[in-house]
Amino acid sequence: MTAACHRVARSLLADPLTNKGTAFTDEERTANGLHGLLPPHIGTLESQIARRRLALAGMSDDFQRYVFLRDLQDTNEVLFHALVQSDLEGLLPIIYTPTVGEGCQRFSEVWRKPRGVFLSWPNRERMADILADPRFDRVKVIVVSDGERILGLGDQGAGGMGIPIGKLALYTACAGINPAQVLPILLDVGTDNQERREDPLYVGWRAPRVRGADYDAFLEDFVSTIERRFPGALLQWEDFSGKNAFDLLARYRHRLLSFNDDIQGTAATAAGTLLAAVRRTGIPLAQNRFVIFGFGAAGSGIAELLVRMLRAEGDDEQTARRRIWAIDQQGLITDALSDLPPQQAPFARPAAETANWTRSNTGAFPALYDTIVNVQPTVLIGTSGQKNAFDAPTIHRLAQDCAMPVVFPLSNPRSRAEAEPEDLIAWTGGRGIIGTGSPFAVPGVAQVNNVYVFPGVGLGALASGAREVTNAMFLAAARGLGELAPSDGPLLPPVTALREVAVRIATIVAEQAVLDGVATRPPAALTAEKIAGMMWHPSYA
Ligand SMILES: O=C([O-])CC(=O)C(=O)O
Ligand SMILES: [Mg+2]
Repeated sequence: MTAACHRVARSLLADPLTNKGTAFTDEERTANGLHGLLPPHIGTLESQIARRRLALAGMSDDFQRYVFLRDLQDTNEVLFHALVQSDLEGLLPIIYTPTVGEGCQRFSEVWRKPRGVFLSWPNRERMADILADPRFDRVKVIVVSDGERILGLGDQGAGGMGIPIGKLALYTACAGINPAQVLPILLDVGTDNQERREDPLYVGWRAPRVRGADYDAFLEDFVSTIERRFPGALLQWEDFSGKNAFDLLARYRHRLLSFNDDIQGTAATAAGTLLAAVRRTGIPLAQNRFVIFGFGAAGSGIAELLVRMLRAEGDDEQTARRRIWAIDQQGLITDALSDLPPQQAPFARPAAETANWTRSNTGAFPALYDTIVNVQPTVLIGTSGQKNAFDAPTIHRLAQDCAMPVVFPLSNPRSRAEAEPEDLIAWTGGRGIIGTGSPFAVPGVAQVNNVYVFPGVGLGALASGAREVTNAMFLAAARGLGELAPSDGPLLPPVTALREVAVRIATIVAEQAVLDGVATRPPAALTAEKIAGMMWHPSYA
């Protein structure tokens, strides 16, 4: 064997996209000089899965399993995805919410191998060079974060990379996007998390966050580089802080095929699940009163999509908005508040409305409990990141005035959930219709997480060759999801059905792209069969 042959052998094993480990066949070992680098037994994908499952079963906690699975992903991607596929329900909570949250918090502690790219402020002149790597020639889906609002865990700096990696693992697991075509990106513009910055192990750039005009210029450079390097690729903005999330979406949604998962993906998931919930309660959508607690990216995204749905049911704009009570840090959002951000202002209630309210708190603006007492909502959604904000008195009061209250504590991970589902069931006397953002193994409770929407939206946008992702495409996704709801039990199909969910959503989204005039492929190419046929499956064939 020549030195070059030895190098090829090494690189085949070192590249997680080509490595098959013990499953390299005898012929492949001979042709590529792999004999001896591997033990002599020739394994199969099935035997490899069995070995890894045994190792997972022997571990005592999910964080260990997370680290193990991340290492497997960086070693052999076919095996990683075959293993995930073999137990989506068991492994999703490890590679994704909630364990991925700890994966971001402890990212530096467990950092081992590079995956994706870090575009940092000190390297800003090198952005195009970094992305020019021919390894990225096939990239079709990018998930990017700047790590500032990781789930409900706040600023994690470079550790936020765990989220793009996790979301893209789900693009493959649920939407069948080839792992060779995905690229996680972390924009490292510093971190305002002092604990991270002072951690001697921290792998990110140790500086306060770059903000203002410098941040905007950096993002503009990033977007222009992406436009040139990956024309037609889909970009998902993920876990940016509220204001940046809205600004970036507005600035770039018509320039790049892109969407914001926390605003639009979460909205479509929550709104779709609400459609299923109101079928159960028998109260038509436009006769509900919605309280949304926590009015950042997710909360206001849900509210906007709800308004679209209510308008489709005949409400005028004003009437639709008045069915929603938005609560943020200061309390109920009313027009007595000055300088409301643009996503909140349209939901400000007239301050006069609360003048005669029964109040137990003395703050300037009614808090959640008083809003429940006076509004008597039928739907309560939590997107606040505030653990236990839905406490017993609040939920008892909600259930006192409503036969079947719909309660969605959506904040992630579990350590940030507004309530535990068991408690909600008890406090509503079993009458509540419950959905959570993180998975809980509680019978009857749906996981209302954007994983039900973003893989399908992405697949549909790519399949149709869409030029942009329109609001109508998300509305269609929400309706499609609502129609997939089982007639009893949890409000959403089980996690084990996520691949079928993604195909269905993708088909609906692609149809809507055609209707909106943004598709570049003909409708005949966009049937469910054709879209399912595009999906990658983990196998060594
Ligand atoms: O990642 C998740 O589980 C849902 C999500 O986008 C978030 O909470 O930011
Ligand atoms: Mg997110």
